[in-house]
Amino acid sequence: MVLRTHGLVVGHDRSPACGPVDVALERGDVLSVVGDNGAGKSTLLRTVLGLLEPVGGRVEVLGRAVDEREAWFRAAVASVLDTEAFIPGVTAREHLLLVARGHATPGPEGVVDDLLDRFGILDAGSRYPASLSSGQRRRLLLAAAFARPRELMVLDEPEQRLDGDMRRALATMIRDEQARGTAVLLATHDPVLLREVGAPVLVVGDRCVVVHAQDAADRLAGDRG
Ligand SMILES: Nc1ncnc2c1ncn2[C@@H]1O[C@H](COP(=O)(O)OP(=O)(O)OP(=O)(O)O)[C@@H](O)[C@H]1O
Repeated sequence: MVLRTHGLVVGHDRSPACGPVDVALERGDVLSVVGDNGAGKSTLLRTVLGLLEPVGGRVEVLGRAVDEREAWFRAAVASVLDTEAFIPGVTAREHLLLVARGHATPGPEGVVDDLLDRFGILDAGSRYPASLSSGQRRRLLLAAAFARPRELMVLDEPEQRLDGDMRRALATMIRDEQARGTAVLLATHDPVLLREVGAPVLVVGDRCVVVHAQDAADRLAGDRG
């Protein structure tokens, strides 16, 4: 089992935002997470990543208690949250190479060039992140998560600032992750991403329930329209 939560209640300052949630992801399982603004999606993902203490219950990754300071956890878990952290004075390509080499990714040069291409930022490779558009920086941040080994991928609203084509390409990449055996936890507001990923959807709110991707996508599309 890659990710398991047991009666997990998440929140801030011991005040619950959502839960209890019981999640069980095996290799190749994807679970999308939706909910209104403030429902607790990011709080849930941050708790799974060990960045927040659970208010109740517990989280296990690969059968062990989560500790984001430990090497095994860092080696197994790739995440993209809403924070950007780029090393100053390092180009986009160098940033990806540092990530790949830091995680001992085999053939780092080829992996990085392929990722720059797949994320449509080949031309941006020689530029500094600060000089890129916000969407290009988002693509770079996502590419970094794919530049390293991973057994669990945690993505918090990865669609932010991406155009339609890139969102669809990202859905394909998530399905490819599934095929290669990565477990993926994906919080999103995007009905297209939900539909194209096609995974079960955990709706967080007063009560947490799992629904079909199509139903969740229809509901999100309805909210927008
Ligand atoms: N740093 C924080 N300190 C205290 N409370 C917080 C903090 N961050 C978020 N919250 C609260 O926790 C609850 C859940 O917030 P969270 O960010 O997890 O929601 P979300 O579902 O990700 O929302 P959104 O769709 O807007 O991104 C909200 O009531 C929010 O106000």
